[in-house]
Amino acid sequence: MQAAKLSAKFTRQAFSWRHAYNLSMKTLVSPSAADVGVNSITTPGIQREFYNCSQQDGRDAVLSRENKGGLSQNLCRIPPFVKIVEVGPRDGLQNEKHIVPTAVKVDLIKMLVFSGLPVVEATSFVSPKWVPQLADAKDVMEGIRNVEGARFPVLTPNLKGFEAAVAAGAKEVAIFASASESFSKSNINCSIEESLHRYRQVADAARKHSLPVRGYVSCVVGCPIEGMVPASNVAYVAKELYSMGCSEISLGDTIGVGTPGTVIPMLESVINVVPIENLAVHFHDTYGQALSNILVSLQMGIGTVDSSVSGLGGCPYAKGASGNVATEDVVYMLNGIGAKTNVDLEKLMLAGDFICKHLGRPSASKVAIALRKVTSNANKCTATASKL
Ligand SMILES: CC(C)(COP(=O)([O-])OP(=O)([O-])OC[C@H]1O[C@@H](n2cnc3c(N)ncnc32)[C@H](O)[C@@H]1OP(=O)([O-])[O-])[C@@H](O)C(=O)NCCC(=O)NCCSC(=O)C[C@@](C)(O)CC(=O)[O-]
Repeated sequence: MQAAKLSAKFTRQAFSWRHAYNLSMKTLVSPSAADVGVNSITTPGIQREFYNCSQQDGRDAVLSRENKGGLSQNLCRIPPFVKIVEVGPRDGLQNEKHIVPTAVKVDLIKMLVFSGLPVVEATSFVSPKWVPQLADAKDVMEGIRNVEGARFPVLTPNLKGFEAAVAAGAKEVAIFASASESFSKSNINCSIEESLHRYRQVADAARKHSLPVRGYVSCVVGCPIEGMVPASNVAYVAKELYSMGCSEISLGDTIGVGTPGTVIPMLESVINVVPIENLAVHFHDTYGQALSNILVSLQMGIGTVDSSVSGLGGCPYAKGASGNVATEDVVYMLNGIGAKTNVDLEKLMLAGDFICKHLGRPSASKVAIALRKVTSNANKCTATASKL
């Protein structure tokens, strides 16, 4: 009798955990948005319906019918599909002290692709003396040669790197300039103008091979050496990269010091010289500002966001800078505001678990930590209940 009462109590408790779990996982994706591929874990949020609203730049956007005039106005410019560029295997790992085996990098990339990420920056063809962690770039490319379903850009700092990347099978490259003179010197050992000269050569070579080129501008709001970086410097470098043929320009807050107060004027300045559809944002989360900065960028109409699984990362030439914003956190927020990504959060979290286990440290993703707690509590209750 006593046992039966206890069993009923635990079953009720397990039910309420599961209930809480289900509630917290409740999807907000409306039937009209279901064709994006339903995520097995989604973000709690308001039920919304999607339709286009006309915008100055003519792009589609989402609008919440029932919240028209309120919340909807704030979401109106957010593109209905946000492309996530996963930079974990490159930006995330480049600063790791202990060399991560090539096989682990390759498995990580495969798991990231499996989660639905459309672009995974795979590695860098830089000097192994400068970045020893990525000295196995050629082997990583070999390991993912037959992987389909995503694009795999690689960083190339000069023609030597470009040629090595092409020989290794790269179909897309990225060049990386800086808006800060001092950072340019410490990161790639040359001035901004010298770097632009080198990158023009890379862009010309890429054009001959019909390969798309992504351009990075780092230190877009602050530099670890110079402090504040003027928005006009960022606009200048972004425009140069765009005019040499970069199809996408990613604006990097390398040390994660930006807030919407500095990011908005910087973006306004760049949008004046580069079309918004060619821009991406790349925020490190050193001061916990990345998600707010991403949200304001989306509200301005930017549709491409860089992030790193489990918030891995940091630049070897920007001491103290922490990792990129965690991809899990970005996906959770985008699910919450009804923007499509095609990324399955649960599969993404498995990739995060995999690399964190290998690195021997916990995830820096708040979402991954929270969701793992919820599932482990639910599992504990279910296990206890089933024993009774
Ligand atoms: C640019 C260089 C190469 C100049 O480095 P350097 O020493 O000035 O170059 P060098 O031309 O004098 O060559 C020196 C040696 O490097 C070799 N070398 C030269 N080029 C290559 C190459 N491509 N691949 C392999 N080896 C290369 C070259 O062959 C030579 O070898 P040695 O004769 O001494 O044996 C170097 O400074 C470098 O590799 N820097 C890369 C640093 C890096 O990867 N930093 C992290 C990138 S993250 C970032 O920039 C920010 C971003 C993108 O994530 C966005 C954000 O967060 O904001």
